[in-house]
Order: sequence, then C-alpha cells, then structure tokens
Amino acid sequence: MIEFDQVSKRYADGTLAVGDLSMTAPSGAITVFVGPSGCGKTTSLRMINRMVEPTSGTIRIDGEDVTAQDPALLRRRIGYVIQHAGLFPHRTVLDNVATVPVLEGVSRAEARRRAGELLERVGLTAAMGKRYPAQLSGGQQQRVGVARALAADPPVMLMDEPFSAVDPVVRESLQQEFLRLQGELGKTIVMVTHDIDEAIKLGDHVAVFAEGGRLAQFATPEDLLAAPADEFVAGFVGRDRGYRGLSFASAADLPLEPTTTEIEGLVLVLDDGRPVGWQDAAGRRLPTEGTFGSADSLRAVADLAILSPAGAAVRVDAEGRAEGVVRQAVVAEAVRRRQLDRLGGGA
Ligand SMILES: Nc1ncnc2c1ncn2[C@@H]1O[C@H](COP(=O)(O)OP(=O)(O)OP(=O)(O)O)[C@@H](O)[C@H]1O
Repeated sequence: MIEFDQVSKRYADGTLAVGDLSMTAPSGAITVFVGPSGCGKTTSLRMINRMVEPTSGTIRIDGEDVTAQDPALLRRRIGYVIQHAGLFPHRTVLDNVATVPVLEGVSRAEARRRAGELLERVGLTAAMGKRYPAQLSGGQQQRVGVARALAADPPVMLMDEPFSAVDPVVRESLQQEFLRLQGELGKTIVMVTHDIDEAIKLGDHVAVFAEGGRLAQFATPEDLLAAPADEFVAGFVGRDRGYRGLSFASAADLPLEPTTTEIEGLVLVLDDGRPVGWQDAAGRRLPTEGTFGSADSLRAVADLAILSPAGAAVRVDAEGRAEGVVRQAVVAEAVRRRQLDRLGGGA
C-alpha cells in the first residue's frame, strides 16, 4: 500500500501544488487521482517515485519511507507509464520493453524473450517488436508503454494519463484490456486522469483533487456518485450521476414477468426460446433492442427498458433463451428502493 501522510509540495516559485495530503492507496488495487487541471495530481504521483520531493510529510510504500530509499533503485521497482508512452525512439519496441530487466542484470536474450511475451500479453504481435516506436499507432505505443512498465514485474505502477492521447474507441479498448490485465496481475496502481468517467470506470478507489492540491474526496466510484462530499465534487462528477451510479447495482434480483405477458399491445416473439422481436396485433415486428443477463447492471436494464418499443427489457440465460421481461416501472421501483436503502431509510 502507498500512504501519503500530511504531504505538501510547494515549488520554488511559491506555488502550493499539494496541500497536506493524507490518504492510502491500497495494495493490489487501482487508485485514481482525478481533478481539474493544475490541482496537483501529477505532482502527487511523482512524489511516490521521488521524481518530485515533498516539502513536508512522508510517503511510505508498504511501510517504508520512500525518502530513505535510493531513487534509482526505487524507480526500478515502480513501473511508470506516461501519456504518449514516452518510448525510446531509437530502440526497437522489443528493446524498449527489455530495457529495465537488462539494467537489473537479466541477460539480453532472456530479457528479449520475456519482452516478447509481454508484448503478446498487451495485445501486440511479435512482428511489431522489431519495429521502432514511430512505426506504431498511438494506441499501440501506449500498449508498449504498459508492457515496458510491467517488464520488471514491479509491485507498484504509476500511470499518468496513460490513455488520453488516443481516440475514444482505442481508449475504450485499452481500458478494457488494462482491467483484464490487472485482474490477472493485481498490481498496486496509482493513475492520474482528468476524466471522471475514466476514473469511475477504472478506479477501485478515486481521489478527487481540488484547487491547491486539496483532497476533496477519497471514495469508491459508487460512493462518489451516490454521495459527493461537497458541491465541488458533485459538480465535477457531473449531472447524470444518479443514472451512472446504477452501473454499480446488480439487476440479478429484478422480479420477472413471464415472456408471454402482453405489454403495451406488444407480445414477445421467440424462436427456439430466443427473443427475435416484439409483435403487435397487426403482426408488425419491432426489434427488442438487446437483452440482459444476470451479471448486468441496473443501468444496462434501465437503458434497454427505455429503448424497448414495449418499455420492457428482456432477460436471457447463458444460452440466450428468454427467462422473462422487466417493465420500466419495475426498474424505476428497484432504483427507488436502492436509493432509500442508501439513505438508510429501508424499503
Ligand atoms: N516545476 C514546477 N514549478 C512550479 N510550479 C509547478 C511545477 N510543476 C507544477 N507546478 C504547478 O503546480 C500545480 C500542480 O501541478 P500538477 O502538474 O501537479 O497538476 P495536475 O493536476 O497534474 O495538472 P494537469 O491535469 O494539468 O496535468 C500547478 O499550478 C502547476 O502549475
């Protein structure tokens, strides 16, 4: 775990970048620093690996004060990924990834072999390893950046806006793969972003920074959406936080009505148990607009119920066979009860 204990940073020109920061980023989890520009996120991140020294306070990794450790050795045990990947332009992709292991004394051949495995792990081919960074797309370069940071198998990874230099589609796929990878590796990760949606999607915990490096709130994404600590956080989190918060609520317990129920003059048509559309009395067929399963969230079901011509979402089993339908009103009632539970009012 990484502990900030009353950490402040004032730069030489008098700028207070971080003010009295105390918080703990737990081991094996992703902690995201988010906030508007200039609120001290990068400064806080860089104090962890001593690229920036605090003016006061202490930072400990697994109980050890970082200032007591040799900066070069410290940084080898901490992976670091930055925007635009920051790759060495004159080294091949493979050698970029192999750099730190070689510094650590691993033979070049062995380091390259492992680098090849890592490239595969982040979704790149062996052939790409022979190229130079400029011969890859932005998204591919970011993947190399992640592979390079993982090469020394560091327990801690610091990531500064790692996915912000790519277009939204590439970004989405990088985020998904990053979560999958973290599911396997369980590193202690601290990531900086200015994008609250990214923070909510990737963070196990989110630290919202405000002006002057003040920590406005440290919470799980779910709690952040449900109960922002103040107006600044509420404004930063955004308007549709109620709806977005439903992504954290399971739809598994929603009561189902039989698939034969007529809703708004429409009946679900099944083919071998699988929904193929809603049909009206005149025999016209309208699309179901998708289905949900037991692992989906209330948000997904609410969305389907809104899109559905019948105003009802269809639940299917693992084989895609319809199990029942859920009307908008039932979703709304589940949302209301959940909110009451949150407020401690019971249901
Ligand atoms: N070397 C420096 N000297 C003086 N002031 C600095 C220095 N580096 C950063 N700052 C100032 O410290 C404050 C915090 O900067 P920092 O880069 O940590 O913010 P940030 O939240 O990461 O911002 P962004 O999202 O724009 O990257 C800003 O006001 C910045 O101008």
